[in-house]
Order: sequence, then C-alpha cells, then structure tokens
Amino acid sequence: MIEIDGLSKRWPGADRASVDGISLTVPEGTSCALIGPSGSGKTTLLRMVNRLVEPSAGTIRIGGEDARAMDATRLRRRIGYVIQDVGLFPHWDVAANIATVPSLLGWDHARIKARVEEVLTLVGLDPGRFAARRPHELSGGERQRVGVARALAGDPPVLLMDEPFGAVDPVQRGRLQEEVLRLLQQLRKTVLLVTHDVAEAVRLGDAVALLRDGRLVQHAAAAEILARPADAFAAEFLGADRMLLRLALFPLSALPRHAAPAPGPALPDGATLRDALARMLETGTTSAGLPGSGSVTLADLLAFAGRG
Ligand SMILES: Nc1ncnc2c1ncn2[C@@H]1O[C@H](COP(=O)(O)OP(=O)(O)OP(=O)(O)O)[C@@H](O)[C@H]1O
Repeated sequence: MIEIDGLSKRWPGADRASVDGISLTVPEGTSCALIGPSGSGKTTLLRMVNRLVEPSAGTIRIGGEDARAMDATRLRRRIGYVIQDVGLFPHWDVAANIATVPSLLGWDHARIKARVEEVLTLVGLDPGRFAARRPHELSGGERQRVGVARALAGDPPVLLMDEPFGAVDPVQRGRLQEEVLRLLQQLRKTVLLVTHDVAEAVRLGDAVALLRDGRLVQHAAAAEILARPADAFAAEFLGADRMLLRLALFPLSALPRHAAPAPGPALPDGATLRDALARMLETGTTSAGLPGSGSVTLADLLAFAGRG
C-alpha cells in the first residue's frame, strides 16, 4: 500500500508548488494511474515516492512505514521503477541489467540466474535468446520488457512506472499494455503509473488520479471518473470519447443475454461492450452475437451506458 498525505514540492526559486498538498492512497495490490496536462506534477509526485525528489512537506508511507524515515537505498530496493527510456546500462547484457537489484540484495549466483530467467519469461522474452544480448541489440518494445523485468527482479511489493510504454509504436504498445496488465494483476503489485494517455490510464489503472497545476482534481475508479468527471476541466481532459473508453472496461456479461442469434460473426471470447458496439456499427444492426450462442442488444447497451 502507498499512502500519500499532504504531499508538496516547491522547487527552489519557483513561484508556486509543483505538487501542492496531494493526498492519495493506493491500496495493496491495486494500480493508480496519474494523468494530467504537461507540467501538472505527475513525475515529481512519482519521484517523491522513491525519494529521487525530496518533498517540501507531507508524508509517504509504503506498507505502513514512513518512507522519509527509511534508508533511501533500502527503500528503493522495495520499489521497482520503470521509466520511458528504460535506463539500461549499455555495456551490460540483459541478464546483468536485470540482476542489478538481486546482486545488491546479496543473492547467490544460482538464485540470481534462476530469477533472471523467471522474470524474462514473465515479460514474454525467451531467456535463451535474450539474456546475453546488449540493450542496443533489442527493439524498443523488447527494451521496455527488459525494463519491466528489471523492476520486478527483486520482487518489490511496489512498482512505479513513468510513461513505461511511451517510446513504443502503437501496435506494440497495445500488446505490452495488455500483457503488463495481466502480469501485474497476477503478481498483485501495488502500482503507481504516470501516463499522458487517458486510454492507457483507464486500461491499466484500477483508479485514476487527475492532476492540474500540482493539485488533485479527481481520484476515482477508472469507470467512475469516465462516467462522472468532477468538473469541466476533467471532462475536457478525459475527452469526448470517454464513454467509449468506459465501454471497453466492461465484459459482455455486463449485459443481459438474449437467446436470439445476431447477424454477422459472433464476438470473440474476452470481447468488451465497446467491441459489441463496434460490431453493431459494422453490421448495421442492433444486436451482436455472443461467443457460443445468443446476443446482446443496442437497447441494453445504451441503458447500461446511461446508468453510468
Ligand atoms: N528538477 C527540477 N527543478 C526545477 N523545477 C522542476 C524540476 N523538475 C520539474 N520541475 C517543474 O515542476 C513542474 C512539474 O513537472 P513534472 O515533470 O512533475 O510534470 P509532469 O506532469 O510530469 O509533466 P510531463 O507530463 O510534461 O512529463 C514543472 O513546472 C517543471 O518545470
């Protein structure tokens, strides 16, 4: 669990605080995505959690312990950190990069080797093919995966991610988001994530925190913030397509199932309400076929969306 209370940062010489009295809790095993315009204080807030930036005021507790009272090195070993340009050591191979924290923790050689293979496999990279490569021998997407593997290597309970998929092309990005989401749910990590991308925030964050000028505008479950933005700024920032983004958060089982078949191919397993709407638009009909048999209808979908 991450508990942030009254946290502020005012950089020397600045005329106002970049982070201004933010209180925010990320419950154990959940994720929170920080969004907001450029300069709203997202990265500064994130970097105060692992003390790369010292707060001007306020407290941060990690697993109940005051982060400022802890030794900074010990604190950072309990917190995995993934950043956009990854920051891998260029002259070290992938295995050595991933082994950084386990080595600092004093693990023996065999345990480190086993852990490197385990986390590479977790992030979808074959250890036999990738362990001995240098960072420049990887694609951008592979480098991001190595970054995630490195952050997970010491099995920290908390993960901080700053634009983790920012440097990856849109197709890879979608796949990486999907995989990392599954992985983080499976590992029950507590995650604080910075992103510019509202779609990414609601996909990866159980909760979303919207910042403006260093202040917290709204902090709510992803489906809630999309349905009920706190004010006009929040509504504009979340975008005109926010109800479509929201539909993508719900499975087909959120709607009543009708026995009648629908025209066109059935939706695949794992499809969302947004996929159902897309299928209806594609077939020009008011129902979409469910995997197996049966269908959902546009009337039910609109009623669901309207309930918010
Ligand atoms: N090391 C620093 N020294 C002085 N001011 C800083 C420093 N780092 C950040 N700032 C200022 O703090 C404010 C918040 O910056 P921050 O990087 O946290 O915003 P952000 O929301 O992450 O922005 P972006 O989305 O563009 O990355 C900005 O006005 C920035 O200029």
